[in-house]
Amino acid sequence: MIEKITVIGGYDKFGEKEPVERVEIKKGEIFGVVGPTGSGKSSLIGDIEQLAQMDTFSKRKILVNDEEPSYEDRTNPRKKMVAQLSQNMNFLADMTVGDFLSLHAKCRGASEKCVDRVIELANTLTGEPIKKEHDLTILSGGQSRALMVADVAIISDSPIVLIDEIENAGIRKHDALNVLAGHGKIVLVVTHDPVLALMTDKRIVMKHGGMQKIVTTTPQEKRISRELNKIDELMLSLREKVRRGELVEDIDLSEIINESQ
Ligand SMILES: Nc1ncnc2c1ncn2[C@@H]1O[C@H](COP(=O)(O)OP(=O)(O)OP(=O)(O)O)[C@@H](O)[C@H]1O
Repeated sequence: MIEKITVIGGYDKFGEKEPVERVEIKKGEIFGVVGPTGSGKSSLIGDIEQLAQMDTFSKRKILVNDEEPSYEDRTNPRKKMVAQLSQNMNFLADMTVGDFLSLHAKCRGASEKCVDRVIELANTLTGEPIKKEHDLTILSGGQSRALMVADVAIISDSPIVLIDEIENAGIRKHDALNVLAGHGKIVLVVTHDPVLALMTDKRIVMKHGGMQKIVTTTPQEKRISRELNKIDELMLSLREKVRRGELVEDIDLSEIINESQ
């Protein structure tokens, strides 16, 4: 059972020791990874994905429950501690959603009953309905991402989930993160999106390839995140209307606009 992971700091792009020497992330916690383009966000996520042991260019070391993971833990795909979701992931298999999920459940030793639960959960995360008999290859970006999140939450029991920018995916981001963290997972999300960044517990700020500082999300920020999420939900529903060819006339944005001025 993974209770926590620890990232022991290494060196930034200039070979300087990174300012943050140690980060602990516990089960059920959500951490953000923020910073400008090229600041090393994906590399940090990559170090965690590989459970690096001072063997990547950053020389970071990842501990699991305060211990170095064994070679077996790092290399055996059946032990898969880490699941990763990213923007440019897509399903390549030519099969239906239902067949894919039952196959995956079988591989993971999970019950067939999971299939309906995964589809049900995925449907709460996207406005475009996903059906068992849909072909995987016709799913939209939003549907694919929703299905991956639900699959990771229910079937893949990887205790560590790394998410690399899901912002443009057209899913309920707030709900997606809650779904993952709620299943007692350790979640790290790389994001430029304030809705996501402000709903995390803490965020690691990256600069020049190093972990610069850790910011703890304030209650005020969490409130702002919930409000931003309402705007996000509105955008999602408008997106659906536009998609269906409907007119978007019966909506009054003046309240939101006036409030924010
Ligand atoms: N600690 C480090 N030491 C040496 N090189 C590094 C380090 N961290 C990152 N880099 C290098 O810097 C470049 C940018 O890093 P990375 O892609 O992780 O940034 P990013 O913040 O994810 O960027 P983007 O927002 O564009 O995705 C990469 O080529 C990476 O190999």
